[in-house]
Amino acid sequence: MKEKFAVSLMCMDFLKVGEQLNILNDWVGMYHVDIMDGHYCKNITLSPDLVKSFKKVSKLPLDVHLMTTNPEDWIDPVAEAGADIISLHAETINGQAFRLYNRIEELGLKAGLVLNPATPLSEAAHYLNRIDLLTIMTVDVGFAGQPFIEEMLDKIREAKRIREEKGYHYQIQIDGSCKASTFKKLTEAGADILILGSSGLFGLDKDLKTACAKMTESYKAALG
Ligand SMILES: O=C(CO)[C@@H](O)[C@H](O)[C@H](O)COP(=O)(O)O
Ligand SMILES: [Co+2]
Repeated sequence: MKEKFAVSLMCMDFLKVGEQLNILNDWVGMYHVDIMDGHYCKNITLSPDLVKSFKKVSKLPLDVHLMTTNPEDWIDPVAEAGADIISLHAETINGQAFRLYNRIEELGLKAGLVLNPATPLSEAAHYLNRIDLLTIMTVDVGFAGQPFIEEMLDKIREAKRIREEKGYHYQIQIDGSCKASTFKKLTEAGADILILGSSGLFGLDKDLKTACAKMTESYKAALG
């Protein structure tokens, strides 16, 4: 069950980072680290230095979601800081996709790809075979707490169909508004990993252990 969930660390309480990671280590399978540059999207969140700090307490893989105009500048710094998976936005890598995935492979890390809601899967058709993790955004990038974009369910189904048809190995992860009301449709459409943020986890209770228990119960109840 744990491996079905990742947690978006930009949504945590930054006055209690270590304490919260020690709790989350027991409840989820991966950490999702949003790095924004204030240019590719209109916010600034986590950083390579914070990846280094998370790494000291984390018992789980760290997936770094790079929302930066120049992802090529951040691959080596986040790798050095301790990233296990580097997830690049398709919209930022045209013209250098193969070079960047080669670099991630050279660094011995897993390769991730992220698609904005408005970006079709066909944009990445020529390198879907190379990736370990495909993240489908179900909100526009930049902020937590936005409404779920229903149209993305078809994209998830298509990602699953292509994986089966072509024999690809990526896991399908969902970023944005994963919560009790969307768990079932996302899972039925083909999602393997759900990223929990404010709506699916931290907002459920002010005590994080209780929030984790509530989230797990709501997932079980949703899936029947
Ligand atoms: O990349 C992003 C936003 O650009 C996400 O990882 C958010 O941190 C996540 O969407 C928050 O979760 P919700 O508040 O949507 O549930
Ligand atoms: Co993200």
